[in-house]
Amino acid sequence: MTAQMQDAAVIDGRSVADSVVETVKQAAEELKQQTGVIPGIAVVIVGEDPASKVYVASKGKKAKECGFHSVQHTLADSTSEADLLALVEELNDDPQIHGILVQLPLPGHIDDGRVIQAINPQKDVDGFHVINAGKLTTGEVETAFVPCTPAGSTLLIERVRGKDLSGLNAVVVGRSNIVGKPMASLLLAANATVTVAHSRTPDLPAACRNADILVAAVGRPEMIKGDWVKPGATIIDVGINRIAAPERGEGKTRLVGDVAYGECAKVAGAITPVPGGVGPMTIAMLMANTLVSAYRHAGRTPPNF
Ligand SMILES: Nc1nc(=O)c2c([nH]1)NC[C@@H]1CN(c3ccc(C(=O)N[C@@H](CCC(=O)O)C(=O)O)cc3)C=[N+]21
Repeated sequence: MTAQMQDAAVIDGRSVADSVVETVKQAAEELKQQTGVIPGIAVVIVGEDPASKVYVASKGKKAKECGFHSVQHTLADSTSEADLLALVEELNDDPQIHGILVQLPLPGHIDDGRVIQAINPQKDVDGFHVINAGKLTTGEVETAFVPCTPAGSTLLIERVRGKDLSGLNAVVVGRSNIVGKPMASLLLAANATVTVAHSRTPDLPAACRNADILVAAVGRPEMIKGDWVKPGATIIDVGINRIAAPERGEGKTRLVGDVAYGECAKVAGAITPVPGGVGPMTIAMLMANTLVSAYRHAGRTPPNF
């Protein structure tokens, strides 16, 4: 008789996110009691992309839950870059606002980079400003903001593997400034041996098979297959792709990750689901970064996450 392989443990991002939000909520209350400072976040959305509107609404809801001051600026698709930059300046100068998030992507006539670099790095809770990106790669994280998705993914990896990843191979598939590159920096800081693979990597399946920790952030539905996975690996699926689901009825859709979940779960040791994995952690870490910003502003030491 052959031993039946056990399916991977499911990493419950919603529950870890809830515990982060609980810490944020309590720390926000404490800060308010001690200093009168209420953490404030501004979310800016340009245009009418329906998926973006859903994310922005859930950020606003979570901020309220944390007891934050939360404002949303919804600008028309036709807004000029100059007008958006003027709004960013206004938010940079607003003492009630500790975190600014400009939802990406922006309409084609606006340069994302210019807008991001206009945000005061001390309010850049997305961690996308070059100052924050530079501090992360040089290990100066005490005064930086780490991008929310990689920061949240790191907390999930810690739950499974602990904080010290010495001796483990980590493979990050995807090299974006928002996820792949900062994720690689965080894994390196945790002593993993890190490979960043991408669309030009010659034998991507072989590269993935080396991974004790596999982070998929490519934005291609179910691209990572079961036979790319090292037995026992920890899989973090950053992808959130909406695909057609005719089996649910005409015109229906469902969310899938960058990982072919069913087949990979048969091989992996632990895996994040989509939805309910990295997505909720991203929002929780946005709250954590905003809290940290408010603590720094008040000259207090923020809690650790
Ligand atoms: N400046 C900027 N910062 C961002 O952080 C940012 C952005 N722009 N643009 C868009 C992406 C996307 N994003 C998500 C966050 C949470 C979920 C999330 O919570 N997803 C749920 C499911 C949501 C659903 O059902 O659609 C889950 O995975 O369980 C998804 C996507 C943040 N983004």
